[in-house]
Amino acid sequence: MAVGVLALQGSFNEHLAALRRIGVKGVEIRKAEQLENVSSLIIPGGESTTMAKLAELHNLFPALREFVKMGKPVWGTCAGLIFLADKATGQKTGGQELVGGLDCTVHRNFFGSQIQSFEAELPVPELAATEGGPPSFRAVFIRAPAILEVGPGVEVLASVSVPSNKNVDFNPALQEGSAESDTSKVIVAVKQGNILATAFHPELTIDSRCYFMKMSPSNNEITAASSSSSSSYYADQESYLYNKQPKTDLPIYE
Ligand SMILES: NC(=O)CC[C@H](N)C(=O)O
Repeated sequence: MAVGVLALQGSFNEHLAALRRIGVKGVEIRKAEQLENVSSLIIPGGESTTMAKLAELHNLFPALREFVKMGKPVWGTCAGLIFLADKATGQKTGGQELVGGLDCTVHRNFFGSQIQSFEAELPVPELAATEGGPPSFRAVFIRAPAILEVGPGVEVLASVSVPSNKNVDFNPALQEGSAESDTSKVIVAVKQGNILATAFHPELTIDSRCYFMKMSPSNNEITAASSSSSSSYYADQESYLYNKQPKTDLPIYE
């Protein structure tokens, strides 16, 4: 089955193009019933408040939550990470609806405004171990969120170093580290069962390894709970957004 890409706002076209590059069929998702035709889902980056308003307008939240609970692989990038988080801070007045399912707290605009967007060479050991290629990943952060806290079932895949005196007002974790060094680590990629979430935008670089990341529903509390129910989709097996190895003759970087 095809990979669904939530196509309400943001970088859904870029994800569809990235899927085409690796020979995977992507399908735009704008209505709840379209989720029935896909086996996995990407929630793209963009502007999470706007995206949430559109999702509300199209009554998509119940179907998105059900999709996550069924244990089907879901990958949130940037605003998509915010959507999947159980808790978000730095929201606009009145907050915004979240899909949830990922046991973490995110800060919506952790790294600052649009002009503080940046790129970083990010070590992601699991990518190199499972997919080969370089040990680091060229990560594009655009008015990016960061993960402030994770629950016990969440696996941290990547962190980025930031100056200790940056953002101390809203990230207590950074204050703790500042006495020992000038930089602290902030979490920017995690995995919890069937959920993968990255604060950066892998659809904007040619390195396609994130699209093949293995997810393990058996580690997920939600999936463990649902594995005894009839709605369980991937009960005890490994799952992938798309289970196909990248072609080795393709260059990893442009
Ligand atoms: N590139 C992005 O997806 C940015 C997300 C943005 N910080 C938000 O609140 O939605």
